[in-house]
Amino acid sequence: MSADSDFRFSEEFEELKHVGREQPCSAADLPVNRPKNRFTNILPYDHSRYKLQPVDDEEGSDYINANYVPGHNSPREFIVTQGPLHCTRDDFWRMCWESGSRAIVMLTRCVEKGREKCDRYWPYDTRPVYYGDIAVTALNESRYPDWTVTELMLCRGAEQRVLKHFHFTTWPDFGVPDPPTTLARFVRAFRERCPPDSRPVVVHCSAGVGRSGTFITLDTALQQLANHAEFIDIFGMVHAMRRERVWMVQTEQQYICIHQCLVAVLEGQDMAAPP
Ligand SMILES: CCc1ccc(NS(=O)(=O)O)cc1
Repeated sequence: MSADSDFRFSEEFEELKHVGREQPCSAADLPVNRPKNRFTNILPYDHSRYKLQPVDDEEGSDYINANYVPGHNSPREFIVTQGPLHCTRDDFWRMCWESGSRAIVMLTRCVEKGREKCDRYWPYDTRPVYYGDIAVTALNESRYPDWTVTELMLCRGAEQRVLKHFHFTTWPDFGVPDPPTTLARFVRAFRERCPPDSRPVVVHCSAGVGRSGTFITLDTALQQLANHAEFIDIFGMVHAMRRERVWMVQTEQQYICIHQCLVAVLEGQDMAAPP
């Protein structure tokens, strides 16, 4: 695939260019919802969008820029969304609560190269913070060189839930982790703490397409590998994801990175001590 300056990778990635693009995004385009979109060109398809429980007859109250996306374990394993805006972070927490999500995977920093990529939507310390009617409290935090895991307690009325926050902190926007095996190690660390079950996982970066799609594809592929699949169809996975959300795995380098991670895992490089 990588021969002749990645010719086959380029050819295969190009075939994905138009997948899903004919599908409508009418809810996202409503005037009341336009301010809820971080990017005007990254809008959720109507057919797979996550719908919040409507609030009274408030127009647009069911809207958030998020889509269900398939994984290895179910057709709606992930809810993929943009990095919350300040004006949508209450909606974000409502989505996490109403969907019964048990984890959030965050693949961007809040600020990168001086630009805001995501609101700081969770508490800075252990004091509870209200987002709408949901109180979020950080119970404990584990920091590693390339990611941080935080246990969060969510309270809504008399009900309490614990949700894990996995924050990958060294993935440059539009780029790939360096070395790629860092991503494979993060996926392994995530799955060790979050084995598959019926509840969805919320995944976001800044736009919720490039880094999020790359993470999900690798997670899916590594589970197939662990189940001794004879053939791993990365093209097919990205094709299926792009039917649900636009530009999932945004760049050719991210597409190649997925393959590099798989080769590294097959060669046992992801288990070696980090450099
Ligand atoms: C131009 C909109 C846009 C911004 C950022 C990204 N990268 S990301 O999806 O990995 O956050 C993808 C698209």
